[in-house]
Amino acid sequence: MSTLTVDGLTVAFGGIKALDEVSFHVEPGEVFAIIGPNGAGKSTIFNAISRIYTARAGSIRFHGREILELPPHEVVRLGIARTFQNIELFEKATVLQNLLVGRHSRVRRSAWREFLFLPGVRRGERAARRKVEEILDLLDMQHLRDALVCDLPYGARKNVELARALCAEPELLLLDEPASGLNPEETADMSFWLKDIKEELGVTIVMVEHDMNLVGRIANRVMALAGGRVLSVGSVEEVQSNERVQTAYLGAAA
Ligand SMILES: Nc1ncnc2c1ncn2[C@@H]1O[C@H](COP(=O)(O)OP(=O)(O)OP(=O)(O)O)[C@@H](O)[C@H]1O
Repeated sequence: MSTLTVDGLTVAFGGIKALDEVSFHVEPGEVFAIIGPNGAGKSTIFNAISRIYTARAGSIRFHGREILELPPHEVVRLGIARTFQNIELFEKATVLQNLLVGRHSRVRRSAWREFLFLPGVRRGERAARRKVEEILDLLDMQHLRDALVCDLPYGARKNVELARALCAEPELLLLDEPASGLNPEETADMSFWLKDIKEELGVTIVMVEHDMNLVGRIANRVMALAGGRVLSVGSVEEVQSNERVQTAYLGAAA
């Protein structure tokens, strides 16, 4: 069964359709990239999956389960985590504190159990710490653990956001422009982290990305969108050589 199945997804703002009957599927363990000119509807797909935007029609199934019926926090608990185009972190908190928040977003909590600090709560705290340490090691971030996020350069903050999403132990990770604002060296590092996340943690990745270098390095399949519609789905080469895709990009550049 596919990890994610999007079928006939339509999202509209007033009379304007940001997504118009978009359908695609993402298979377990793949990196699926979504590309397209500005305003194509890429982030709207993520916002519909995260239940920030309401779909006018269609369905989004995660392992066959309809998620359009769920509130946003339930989507995270199912195992879907995301990063944002504009980094969203607690700026005045340390890296470690931000990662622990990411971890807690996944866990179902009971105020009474926590107040009484029952054994299950203690076990949960230990597991949270272990997971956070594992992610700090994986992304080579141990030296940043006590740094305040507001003191970090942009590239490091992007890594913290990625790490925070991973602390929720997602099965599916939605990355909104992981390479935007990064220099070529940082982009190369990002492609290595993403490969590790896929191969070592077995996380399935859907990423919106403009940097075709990064897409070419790590994506198994690519979907091109324009004007809220799917133009092409296939390998990087297939999509790049598709005439409709080329016309859409030329039109956007004109
Ligand atoms: N909250 C909103 N209210 C009104 N219109 C919106 C809203 N969010 C998105 N849109 C519109 O939906 C369309 C798709 O926007 P979206 O942000 O998904 O595009 P995108 O492909 O992610 O673009 P970019 O590459 O510039 O981030 C655009 O026309 C945008 O103006």
